[in-house]
Amino acid sequence: MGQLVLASSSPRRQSLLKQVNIPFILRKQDVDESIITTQNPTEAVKQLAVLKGESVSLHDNEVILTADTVVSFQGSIFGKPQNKDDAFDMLTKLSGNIHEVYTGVMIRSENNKTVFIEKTEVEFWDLNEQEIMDYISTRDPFDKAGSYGIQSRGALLVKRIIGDYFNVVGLPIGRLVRELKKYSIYPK
Ligand SMILES: Cc1cn([C@H]2C[C@H](O)[C@@H](COP(=O)(O)OP(=O)(O)OP(=O)(O)O)O2)c(=O)[nH]c1=O
Repeated sequence: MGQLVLASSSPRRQSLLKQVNIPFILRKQDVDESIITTQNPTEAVKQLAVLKGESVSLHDNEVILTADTVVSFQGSIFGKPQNKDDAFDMLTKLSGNIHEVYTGVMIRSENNKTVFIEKTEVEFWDLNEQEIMDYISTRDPFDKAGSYGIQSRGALLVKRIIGDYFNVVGLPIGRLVRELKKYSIYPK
């Protein structure tokens, strides 16, 4: 059985693997995400997952896992907000509308490579200025694509979703575990 290496600093990705009892170790990865210029969300998350995956060293018997999540709304990609104004702008645009969350995943071993994406549609309630300001003041938006966390206080913004909830949180865990079986990695 291979050793799974999660090359991610996202606490959500770590806790999703723990939730389903997949053993893993962590390795640091720090790519400059701004070098991706495509506005196509499928391409962007694939390229970023691959960039992250190829930036870490791979030792014997290891399987590297990396991922990238973005929000896509009317042809624009929303990553993490730079500041309060940026978060306010994103949340105002998402208010009352449907957007898509894309996560790209890369799995890599010495002899094999898998890249896939998963898409989830999310509809937001109509939000007034005060609600958006109150949410920003919790600081929940700042380390998250699209400026919200569906798994935390951002749950209050969400009216409906179509697709995998866990994909929005940062890893489409059901599909991922199916893919990991091809690398002889299984839940304990
Ligand atoms: C939309 C949404 C995103 N997110 C998070 C998931 C990702 O951690 C983050 C998007 O940033 P990413 O660049 O995908 O990931 P990261 O920088 O946190 O971690 P790393 O690159 O080291 O793997 O947004 C939520 O936690 N909840 C949500 O509802």
